[in-house]
Amino acid sequence: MAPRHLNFITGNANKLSEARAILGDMIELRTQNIDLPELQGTIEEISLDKCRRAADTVGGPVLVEDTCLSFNAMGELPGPYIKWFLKALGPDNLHKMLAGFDDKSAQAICTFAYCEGPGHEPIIFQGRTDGQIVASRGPTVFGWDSCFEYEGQTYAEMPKEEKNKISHRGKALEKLKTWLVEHAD
Ligand SMILES: O=P(O)(O)OP(=O)(O)OP(=O)(O)OC[C@H]1O[C@@H](n2cnc3c(O)ncnc32)[C@H](O)[C@@H]1O
Ligand SMILES: [Mg+2]
Repeated sequence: MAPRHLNFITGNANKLSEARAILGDMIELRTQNIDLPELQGTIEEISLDKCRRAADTVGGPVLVEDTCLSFNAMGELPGPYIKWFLKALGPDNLHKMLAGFDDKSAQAICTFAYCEGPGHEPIIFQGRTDGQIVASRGPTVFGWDSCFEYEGQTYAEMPKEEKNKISHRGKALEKLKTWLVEHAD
């Protein structure tokens, strides 16, 4: 049975506000800011482990999300480690990582995981959007938004509603919405 509200465990206020905008009235998103340790591994392993830890910490149902930015020229790195590269380089320098490569293509990948509670196996909802890594354009409000170009515009240059329609997060949450509808009582 689908839950009536979701407890989204995240320390990232921008993720939360996008997720609330995308889900709209469909379901209430509550939140707790718990800094969860993140495993090194495949994208799915990281989200599953993060979700199990969150459920154990909270002692109840949780939603978590992990975002990757994978550079195709670099065998999909930095991927789940983008947070630390962005922190070290800043949005103005991120594109320089690909200076020695012709291929500037990248994938933004968003993986939500929902777990009913401790001991339950989490379910995954993933969305991917293809784009290009470019020199920063637009406001540097959210992570690497100003470095990721989709069809001529960086995420940072797009109105929020436009980003949410085509974004990795929008696509992942469309799958979560379908699941909620299918499991409604
Ligand atoms: O507490 P959690 O949910 O883990 O939040 P976080 O900020 O640590 O997020 P991640 O571990 O998923 O790391 C992803 C990094 O990518 C950034 N990010 C996530 N979604 C993004 C988006 O849609 N646009 C731009 N940057 C994004 C985010 O700010 C982090 O630096
Ligand atoms: Mg994190």
